[in-house]
Amino acid sequence: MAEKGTISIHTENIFPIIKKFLYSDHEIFLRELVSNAVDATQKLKRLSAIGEYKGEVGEDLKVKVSVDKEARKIVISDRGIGMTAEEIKKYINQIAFSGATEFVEKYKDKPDANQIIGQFGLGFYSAFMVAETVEIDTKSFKEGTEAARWICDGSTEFEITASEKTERGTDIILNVAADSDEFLEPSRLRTILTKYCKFLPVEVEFEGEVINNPNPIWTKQPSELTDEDYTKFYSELYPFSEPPLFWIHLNVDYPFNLTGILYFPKIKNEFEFTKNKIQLYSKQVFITDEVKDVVPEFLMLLHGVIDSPDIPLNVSRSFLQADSNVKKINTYITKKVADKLNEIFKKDRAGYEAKWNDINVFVKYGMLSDEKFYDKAKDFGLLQNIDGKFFTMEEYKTFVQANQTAKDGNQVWIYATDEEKQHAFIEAAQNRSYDVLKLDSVIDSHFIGLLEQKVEKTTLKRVDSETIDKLIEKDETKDMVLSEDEKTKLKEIFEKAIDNKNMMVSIEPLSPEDQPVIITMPEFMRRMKDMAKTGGGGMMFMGNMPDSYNVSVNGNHPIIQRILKAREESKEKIARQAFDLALLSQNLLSGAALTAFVKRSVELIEKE
Ligand SMILES: Nc1ncnc2c1ncn2[C@@H]1O[C@H](COP(=O)(O)OP(=O)(O)OP(=O)(O)O)[C@@H](O)[C@H]1O
Repeated sequence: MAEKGTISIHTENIFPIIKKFLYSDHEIFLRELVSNAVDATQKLKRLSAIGEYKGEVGEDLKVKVSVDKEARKIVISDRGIGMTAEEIKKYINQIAFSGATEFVEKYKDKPDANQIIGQFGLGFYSAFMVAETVEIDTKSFKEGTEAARWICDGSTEFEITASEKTERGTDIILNVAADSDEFLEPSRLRTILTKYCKFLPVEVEFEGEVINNPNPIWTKQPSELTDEDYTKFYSELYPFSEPPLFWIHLNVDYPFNLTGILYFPKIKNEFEFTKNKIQLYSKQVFITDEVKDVVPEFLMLLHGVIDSPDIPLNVSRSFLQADSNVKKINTYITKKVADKLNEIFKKDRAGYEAKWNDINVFVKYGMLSDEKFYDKAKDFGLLQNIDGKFFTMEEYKTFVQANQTAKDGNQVWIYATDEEKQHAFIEAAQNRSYDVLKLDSVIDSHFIGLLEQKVEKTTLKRVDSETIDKLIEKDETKDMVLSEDEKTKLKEIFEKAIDNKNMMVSIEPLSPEDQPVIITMPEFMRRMKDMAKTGGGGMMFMGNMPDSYNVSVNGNHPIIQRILKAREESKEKIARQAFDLALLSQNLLSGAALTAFVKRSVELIEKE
């Protein structure tokens, strides 16, 4: 007895609309159909466990996917609860199709429809994205019910007939449409299956092979797992990657449901940073690896999986950000990550320090971008000096208190960004027993600003931003052997020799052991220029300003007396030579100036 009918929906033409909307994401049909099959299988297992289903469950509960290229068919079969004809009418004709209608009604006028689509599980209806006609051949687990066959071409017309099917379960048969040939390729189907179904909770078989791991470790209790289980799972997620540094097993059921494992990666190169991403699952079905709004931005540097049925997947981005569950998840994950780092730091400081190189970007990024994370991380965020010693911020304050407090009572923390280039300055600082921090990564330029903001009465200065006496101004007066007249004269000589308006000459009472000329770029100026380079802080105009330097001439250096006493025509020459040497020591001498310097040097040697 065949029955024909009309599906009760208002929009006659939802099919073309959905097909158009879902264009880029056609492949999700397989995820939807396989997860329906898995759901039906799990329901059967549950009914059997609680005694509502008394029949044989059978050994083989696998979901099977097969493709017949010649016949242009894809079949998804399960041994789950199946459906009666009445249930097909209820669940497929009414529910599945009305869901699709609602979707179209809601989103057809929205400009960001394409974005929404990717996150929207269209369920059974998505089969029509790739199939001309879809058949359901199904037999319910309920005793005494008849098998039924439903066929539909995606329009609102359908047909139900009796079926010959004798075994419990459902076959979904897709007659693949002419424009969807790609899905008849087994390799394409396999790729889709491994992407979305890799951790589905029921075995899924394709070409005689089970393609999934139905019991991924995030569904287990941490107490059941060894370190090896975690590292093995990591390489299952990201084959050929370096083993992770450590991990956090997430497990909450109130006020939202979430499980997962977050790994701190050991990154070999930038490429891996962006290639391996956190994967988002909902009940073991892969949803996306675009987790942007679900985890705080700084945590996107981590790897792993998050599984939560409570993350709304069928809503737009802006809604997701405002969603209270998502906010709670964000807060929870941030807290867990901070607690874990703190725990490792407390338990095994040496081990933590050894990993600092790999995790410092992550921790600093977190401190910069998340106030709550900062509050926790201030106790385990580390500073490293150029001797390789580590300090917490609090420890460092104590460490430099005696020697690096300026006369205004503020501490000066001195840092180097390039040990090679700033070598002469570092040496000068160390001669004063000043400590020099190593802050040389890209994120450090931002981190320095944060430290100044957060650590009270402290400024940070790059080791080459002032002459050593001015770096930390103390209450000491330095004597100068020169008279006022001599100073004026000397300044003139140097200004003429240098002949550059962006070099600010001053005569300073440095120690006779210091260099005769020292070139520095003031901290403020350099930071502004750095900021302009990275395009931040509205400082673009600074980028166009010429570099301007302070030239400190050491009035107490023996060579100064030589300049003052030299014949008129030699004065400028010696001054220029001393200035060039200072440029040279900072790698600032090049081109014509370098050629002139070499020539002059040769002449000077010849004279000796
Ligand atoms: N293989 C199957 N075996 C038994 N029932 C099924 C099967 N596939 C679908 N159904 C029934 O049809 C209903 C509609 O399926 P559909 O995929 O459209 O929506 P859903 O699974 O409820 O939700 P979602 O939109 O998250 O996929 C299901 O709830 C289920 O009752």
